[in-house]
Amino acid sequence: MTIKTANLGFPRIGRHRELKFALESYWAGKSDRAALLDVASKLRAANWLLQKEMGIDVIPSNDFSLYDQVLDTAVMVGAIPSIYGWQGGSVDLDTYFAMARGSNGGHAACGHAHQGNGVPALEMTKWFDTNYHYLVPEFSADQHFELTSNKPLEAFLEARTIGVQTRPVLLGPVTFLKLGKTRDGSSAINLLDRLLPVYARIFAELAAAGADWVQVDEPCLVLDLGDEERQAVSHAYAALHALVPDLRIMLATYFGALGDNLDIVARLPVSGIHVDLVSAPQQAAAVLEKVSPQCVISLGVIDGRNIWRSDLAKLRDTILPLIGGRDHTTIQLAPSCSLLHVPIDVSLETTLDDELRSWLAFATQKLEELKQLSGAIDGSDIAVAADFRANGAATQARLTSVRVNDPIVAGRLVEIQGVEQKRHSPFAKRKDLQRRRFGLPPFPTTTIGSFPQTADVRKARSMHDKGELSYIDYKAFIERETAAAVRWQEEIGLDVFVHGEFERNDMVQYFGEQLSGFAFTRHAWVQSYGSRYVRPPIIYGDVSRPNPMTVGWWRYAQSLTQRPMKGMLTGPITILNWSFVRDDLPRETVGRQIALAIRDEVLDLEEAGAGIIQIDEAALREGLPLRKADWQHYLGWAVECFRMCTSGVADETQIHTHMCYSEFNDIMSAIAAMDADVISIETSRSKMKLLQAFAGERYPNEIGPGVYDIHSPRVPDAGEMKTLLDLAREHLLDDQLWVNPDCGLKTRKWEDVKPALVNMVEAARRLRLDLAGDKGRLARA
Ligand SMILES: CN1c2c(nc(N)[nH]c2=O)NC[C@@H]1CNc1ccc(C(=O)N[C@@H](CCC(=O)N[C@@H](CCC(=O)N[C@@H](CCC(=O)O)C(=O)O)C(=O)O)C(=O)O)cc1
Ligand SMILES: N[C@@H](CCS)C(=O)O
Ligand SMILES: [Zn+2]
Repeated sequence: MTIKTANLGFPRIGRHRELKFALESYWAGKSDRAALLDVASKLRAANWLLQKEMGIDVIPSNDFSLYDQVLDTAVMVGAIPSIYGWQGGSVDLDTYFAMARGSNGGHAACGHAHQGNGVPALEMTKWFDTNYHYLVPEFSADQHFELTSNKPLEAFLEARTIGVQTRPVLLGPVTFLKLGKTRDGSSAINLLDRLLPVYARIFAELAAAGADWVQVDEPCLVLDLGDEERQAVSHAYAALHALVPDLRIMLATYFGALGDNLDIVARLPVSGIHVDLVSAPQQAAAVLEKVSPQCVISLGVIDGRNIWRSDLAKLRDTILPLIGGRDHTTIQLAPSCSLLHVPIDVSLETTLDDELRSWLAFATQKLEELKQLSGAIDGSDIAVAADFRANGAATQARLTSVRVNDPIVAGRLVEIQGVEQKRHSPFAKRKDLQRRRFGLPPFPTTTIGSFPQTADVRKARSMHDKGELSYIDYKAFIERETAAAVRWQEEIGLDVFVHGEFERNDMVQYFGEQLSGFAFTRHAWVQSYGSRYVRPPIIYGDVSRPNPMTVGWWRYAQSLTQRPMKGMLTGPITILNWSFVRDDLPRETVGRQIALAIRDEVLDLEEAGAGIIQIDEAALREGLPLRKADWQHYLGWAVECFRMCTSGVADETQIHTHMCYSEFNDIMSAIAAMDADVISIETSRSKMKLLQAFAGERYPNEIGPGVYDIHSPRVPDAGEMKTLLDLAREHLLDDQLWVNPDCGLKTRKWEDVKPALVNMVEAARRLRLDLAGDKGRLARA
C-alpha cells in the first residue's frame, strides 16, 4: 500500500483571482449575495475536484474563506464585538464584512473602515511570519461563545454532494484564543473552558455526519509558550477527546519546530500529528521517536511557503530511513503547511522561460510532487521513475546553472566582508550639516511616498503591460500624475515632497522587475489579506542592479520644484521578506546581495542630487524568527544590510526609513542601530503610546510618528492631529519631531487624502505657533 498523501489547505482565490473580483463587485453593489456565493461555491468545487483527480488521499474542506479563516472562526463561535450589532443566531454577510473592513453605518458592503457613523474593522495583523494577514479576534472578559453556524460541517457536506470525502480544517481553540485580544487586557486563554463546548458540538455534528477525521491547526505550538498556554493545550485536547472520542484529530503544527512543546504534544490524546519538516527538518527524528506508534504522523516535506520544485530523490532518501521501523499506514506525506501561501499553477506562467519554469512548483505542482514521492517511497509505482528522472534533471540544472551564479556579485560580497558598515560621522554631526543644507522649519511635514493608485493609474499600467499603450504614452501619463501631485504638495505647503510612486505596481514587485536574479510572474498571485493580493518576485539567482531603477522618475519630479524631493526605495530586508527567495543560499547572503543593489541605487540618487533618500523597511519586523532565541542573529544581519545601503553617502545626505507597524519595544536597539537620520512609524492608532520606546537616550535620531491612520478613509481634523503631536512632544524633543501619516496613501482615494493632508499641514503650523510662543515665554523669563 502506498503511503497516503494529505493536503492541509489549497489557495482559495481562484486561478484568475475570481474571488477578488466577486468580492469587489459585491462590495461595490454591482452584484448580489447570490452571485458572490455562487463564485465561492464554484471555487471550492473546482479545488476539491482537482485534488480528487490528482489522487490526493486526504483532501481538506473548510480551507475556503470569503475573507479570512480567523475571522470565520470568530464568527462561527459568536465572538462578535457588540459594536457590530449582532443579535444572536446566524451571522449575515454584511456583519461579516463589517468586521473585516468596517462599515459606513449603512450598507456594510461599502467596505470602508469608517468611524463616527459606522463601525471600524477589527484590527488586522500578520499571520505568524508570513505575508498573509488575519483579523484579530476581540474578546471581553465576560465573553460568551455560541455556535452561530457549523461552517466546517457545511463545507464537509457540500464536498460530499460532489462525491469528495474531505477532512475539514479548523483553527485550533488555543491558537484562536492566543491570536485574539481582550478588551480589558486579561489573558484570552482563560476563556478556553467557555470555548471548548462549542468546538465539541462542531466535532460531534461532524462525526454524526460521517466525518472520520478533522484537521485542527495549532501553529502556536511552534512558538515560545508559557506554562499556562502549555497546560491549556493539554487540557483542550483531553477535553475534546473525552467529549467526542469518535472523531479523529490530526493536530497540525507548522512554520517551525515543536521544540520544547514536543513533549506535551506527543502526549496529547490525538490520532495524528502534522509537523513541518521544511522549516524545521531537524525535528524529524525526535518527533518520530516520541510520538506513539499508533499515532499517524503527517510529514510536512513539500515546502508550502516557497515555490521551488522539490528534490524528490533527496527527499525519498531522507524519509525512508526515518520511517523505516514504522507501520506505513501511520505515515502521511503532506506540504509543510497550507498551500495558501503559494500561487496556484505554474502552467499559467507562459511568459516565463522553460528553464526557469521547470525549476518551479506552485500549489498544483506540489500536490503532484506529493503523489510522486509517495509512489517512490513504497516502490510500487513504476510510473514515478520517469517523473523522478525529470525532477532530478531540473533540480540538478538549477544547481549548476550559469544564470544562478554571478561571480561579480560574489566578489563584491567578499570585498565588504569584515568592513564595518557605518556612516562617516555620528548622527549629531550629520544632523547639524543636514539642518544647514535643508533649512527646514521645526516639525517638518512630509508623506510616506505613495499617493492614491487610482483606477486610471492601474488601467494605464495594465494597458501598457498588454501592449495597448506605448511606453512613451505611459510615461507621459505617469509624469502628468506626478506633476499634479507635486503642484498640489506646493499648494498645501508640505516641506519635504514625494513623487507619489505612480509608476509602481507594488513596492517590492517594482524593484524585483528591475533587478537581475529576479523573475516576475503574471498570474502568480498570493492572498495578502481579504481581496488584496501580491505577486511576490522570485529570487532565483545572484542579485545585482543592471541599471538605475528610480533615478529618472526622481529627477523628473525634482525638476518641478525647489523643495526637497525624497528619493524613494524599498529596503533589502523588505524585498527579501516579500519575495520567494532561492533556497540554495542562506537568506542573509541573499539579503546582502539585495543590499548591494540598493546601495548602488542610493549612490546614484545621491549623485543625481537627491539630498533626502528614504529606504522603506516595512517588513523588517515581519522577518523576525518565531522563537526569540533566534532574534539576535536575524536582527544582526538585517541591520547590517540596511547599513550597507547607506554607509556610502555623505553626511549631508539625509537617510530616512519607514516602518508601518507599532511594536518596537523589543527591537528598539536594532532600530537605533540602523542609524537612519529620520524614521517614520505607525503611531496614530496607538495614540502615540509606543513613543515611550523611542524616548530619551533610546533613540537619539529624528522621528516622524504617524498622525493620520491611513487604513481608514476617515479624515482626521487638524485639532485631532495636533493633540497627537502634543502627546508626541511629551516623549520626544522638539528638534526630533517630524509630521507625517502612518504609511503610504496608495490604497486611499484622493478625496480622503487631500483634506487629511491639508489638516496635517495645519496641525504642524499650530505646533510651530506653540513653539514660537514657548520660546517667547522662555526668552521673556
Ligand atoms: C504594505 N503591504 C504590502 C505587502 N506586501 C507587498 N508585496 N506589498 C505591500 O504593499 N504586505 C503587507 C502589506 C499588505 N498590504 C497590501 C495592500 C495593498 C495590496 C494591493 O493593493 N494589491 C493589489 C495588487 C497590486 C498590484 O500588483 N497591482 C498591479 C496589477 C494590478 C492589476 O490587477 N491589474 C489588472 C488590470 C487592472 C485594470 O485594468 O484596471 C490586471 O492585471 O488584470 C498594478 O497596479 O500594476 C490588488 O489588487 O490586490 C496588497 C497588499
Ligand atoms: N513608500 C511606500 C511605503 C509603504 S509601507 C508607500 O508610501 O506606499
Ligand atoms: Zn508603510
